[in-house]
Amino acid sequence: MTSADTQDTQAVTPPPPPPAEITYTGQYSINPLGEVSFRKLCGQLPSVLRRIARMSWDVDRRAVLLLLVCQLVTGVAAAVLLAATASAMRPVLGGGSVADRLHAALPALLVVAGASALTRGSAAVSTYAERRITPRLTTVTDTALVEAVCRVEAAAYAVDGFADRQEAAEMGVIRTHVMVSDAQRFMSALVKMVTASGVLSVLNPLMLPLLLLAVLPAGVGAVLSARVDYEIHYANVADRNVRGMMRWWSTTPKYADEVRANGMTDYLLYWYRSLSERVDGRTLTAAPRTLRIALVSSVVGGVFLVATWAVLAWLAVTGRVALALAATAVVAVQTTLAALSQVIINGAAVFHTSLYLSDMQAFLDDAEARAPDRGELAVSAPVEEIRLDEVTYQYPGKDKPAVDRVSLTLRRGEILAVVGVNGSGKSTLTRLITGIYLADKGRVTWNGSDLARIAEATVWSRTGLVPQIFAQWPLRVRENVTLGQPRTFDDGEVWQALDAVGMREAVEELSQGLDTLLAREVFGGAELSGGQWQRLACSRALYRRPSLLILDEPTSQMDPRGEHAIFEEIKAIAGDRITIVVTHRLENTKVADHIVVMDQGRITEQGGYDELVHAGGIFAELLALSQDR
Ligand SMILES: Nc1ncnc2c1ncn2[C@@H]1O[C@H](COP(=O)(O)OP(=O)(O)OP(=O)(O)O)[C@@H](O)[C@H]1O
Repeated sequence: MTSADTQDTQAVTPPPPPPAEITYTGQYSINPLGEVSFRKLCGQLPSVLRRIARMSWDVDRRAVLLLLVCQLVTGVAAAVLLAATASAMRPVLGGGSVADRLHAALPALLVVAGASALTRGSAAVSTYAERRITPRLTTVTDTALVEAVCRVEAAAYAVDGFADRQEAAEMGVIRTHVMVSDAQRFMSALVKMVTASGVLSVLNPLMLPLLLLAVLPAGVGAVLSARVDYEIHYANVADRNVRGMMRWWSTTPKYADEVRANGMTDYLLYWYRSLSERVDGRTLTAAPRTLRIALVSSVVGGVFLVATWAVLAWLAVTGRVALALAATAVVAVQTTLAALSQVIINGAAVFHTSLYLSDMQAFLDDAEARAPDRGELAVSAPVEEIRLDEVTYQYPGKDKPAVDRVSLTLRRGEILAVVGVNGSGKSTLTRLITGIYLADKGRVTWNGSDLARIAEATVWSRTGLVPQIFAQWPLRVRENVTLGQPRTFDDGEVWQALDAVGMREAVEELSQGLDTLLAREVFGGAELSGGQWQRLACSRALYRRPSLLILDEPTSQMDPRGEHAIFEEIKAIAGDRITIVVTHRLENTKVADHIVVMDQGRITEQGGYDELVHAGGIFAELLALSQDR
């Protein structure tokens, strides 16, 4: 190819498409902060603090009590400090020699030193107590989030915005790292501020309102900035969610071959960069807004602060306040000012946290509402019959059902094969039979009991499923077979399950046999081939000895030996259970007692293999196509 050819090719090649822009619709397009007033936001602080206290209380009561004692000590020490400063100032600024004046002030100065030491000591103990609470609080919230997601009805995953709200809730977990220390700093600054301002108003009632005016603009500014930050965060949630997923897909060794051999690296990096720039772009739009807020609040606050100092100077110069009191007032103003700033900074941080906590709580509540609530019935063993009566299921957002008025009876000892073109509803049907999804209309019964009324755990303890896309668990071989639910104390049954899929030799060759960690990314971990992973997925379904065994394309990656072994095993153990095989390899349906053919969610043909081969329907057509090479 000449360079001209290359240029030609480049000239006609379209540029890569940028990442899709995701826009929310419906209830999730509304920023919960959009309509909230500043006063209402400040009014939320007490309830947020109560919530943080409650969460901390559940984690470590003694540490919370310790924190409370420290707040009390901080308050008392601040009051003592100021009172002692005032009584030290009188002799220091009075008459006599320096030595005499210092001598007279010594007792008060010792109290000042003691109160300062107490303040420092209580700050150190507060930090200790906070560090006892925070890690456990983070673990508890993080685990609660993971558990909530694991426990929802699987159908929730298909609900629009579910994953994005989960992403938003993750931010709540991240904020738990700083939540207690922010709240603790806020409380201790508040206590200091109240005591110092109390002392100040005793010295001169005019000082306090002026001081408040000096700091209030900074408070308003901090809360408004937090609000802008959240607005940006809210606008970026969907993009950050997609970027997080894409990051994993681009960097996981699982897809490294596909990415490299198809020359996708540049595109993926371009994509990742574009999305990051879009997120940054939104974040940058906040910068001028927060700058304006900071400038205005600083200017207004500064003017009031100058006025405060001017009033103090005027009071001292005109003799309205004694010099010693004026000097104490300087210390009190400084203390109050520092405490007020801390109250505002940490108050804004607590408020900021509250936004993410609300997202987290809303998600946890939503997830709880989406957890199965099916009743207390248990499935009786053995499972003799599973029946589907006019079962219909439609995914959220889809305009037609994936499974449409399907009726079917499955009996113990039978093997059912389900075939049909892509998207005809086969996998959805298996989800309905196992109760992973509940039917929108019609009903699925196990031994006569409606799945909608049976406790799901009792159903799933009798189920073994090899899904089309199965997990390659980064666990040891043994756990990959038992899934952490060993049946016996020895490995006999594990080996039996591995033998059934012809995996004994491959496992024995691994450096640590059943103890080998199947995660190449981890030091000492091993990797299996695609077909070996699929054999392992089959072995774990067999290990469970389920009443209902479902194999969805179980041999798609296997060599003929593996495939033969699996189908021999299926036939051998079929007598004790109901077996369902979903497959596109129509030859494999010969093992089945009954075959159903699905098309657009409906069963369009059914019968035995020989019957369907000659029926002139979809089955015969698909079989003919599979043999036409
Ligand atoms: N999680 C989901 N959310 C929304 N729609 C889904 C979901 N899973 C499947 N569908 C839709 O439901 C229909 C049936 O899908 P299903 O996976 O049951 O088909 P299938 O017969 O198993 O297909 P295949 O042979 O390709 O595995 C399809 O239109 C598909 O797009």
